[in-house]
Amino acid sequence: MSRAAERLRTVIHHLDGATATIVSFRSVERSECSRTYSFDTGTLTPEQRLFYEENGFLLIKNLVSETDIDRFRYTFHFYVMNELRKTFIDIEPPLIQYCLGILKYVECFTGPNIMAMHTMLINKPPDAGDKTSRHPMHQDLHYFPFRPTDRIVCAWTAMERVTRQNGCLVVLPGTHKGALQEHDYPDWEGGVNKMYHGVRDYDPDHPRLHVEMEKGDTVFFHPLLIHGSGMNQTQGFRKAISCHYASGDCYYIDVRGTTQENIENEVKELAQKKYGMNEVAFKDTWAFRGRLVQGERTSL
Ligand SMILES: O=C(O)CCC(=O)C(=O)O
Ligand SMILES: [Fe+2]
Repeated sequence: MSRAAERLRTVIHHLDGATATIVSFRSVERSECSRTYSFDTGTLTPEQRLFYEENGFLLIKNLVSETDIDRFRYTFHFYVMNELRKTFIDIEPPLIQYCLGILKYVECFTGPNIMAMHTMLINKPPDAGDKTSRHPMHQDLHYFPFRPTDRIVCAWTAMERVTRQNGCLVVLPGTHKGALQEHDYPDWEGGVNKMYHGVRDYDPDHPRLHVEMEKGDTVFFHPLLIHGSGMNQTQGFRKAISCHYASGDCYYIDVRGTTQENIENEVKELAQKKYGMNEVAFKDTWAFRGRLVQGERTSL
């Protein structure tokens, strides 16, 4: 074990024994209390925690089995078919088994009360040449009217090999330590998908990492981490499953008058157009979707 990791282990041990809130490792060295991004639950090694604290993401190789991924793919296919035919509507989202399977890791970021707020199967299409398969660089927190930020985490699992060629995730390590930035539609020539807002200004010289992954590998990342994904230059659909989790102890905030107001308006408009729901509050669109997956739903 490296010296840094050894020191970190001692620090974590000391802190977990002494206080309920863990103190940031860097701050510990400066002996002041501030932010931490993870908990010691015995699942992550000190090195893994240190990596997340410093970089805002953590890759766990081979976390979801091949059999499970194939099952999710199959279930999802049937769910879509049934939805289309309207013969059968399942009350549970078909990907709930995915959300439930990785909680041991999620808990390291959210704490013991866990809500699955948003689950997606992301089916990135082959690019037709207009580069619209790109996902602009963004912070997921832009979409969330709940806090605290550090008790929210995204899990993103590759359902097949994901490379630069088919549009893997691109992250700017360490940007989780910054603030939520203003987001809007990028002015790309070929256009951009609905709701795909991007960060207006980020440092173009910030180091970028292309996160290439094998089937079943899972990356956990902080909602302030600036990330996006490249063009899919292959003929197949690039598939990934993701879930955004938040602590059940998180609370809703009013985003009026903040940079998140533009997404709030867009979501409300969509709810009105698609479901005829008038005056639905932004937070209700989340409260309705969120599902308790562990512990207690105390406030979210
Ligand atoms: O899968 C991707 O290409 C990026 C997904 C993403 O960042 C998101 O849905 O927030
Ligand atoms: Fe994202």
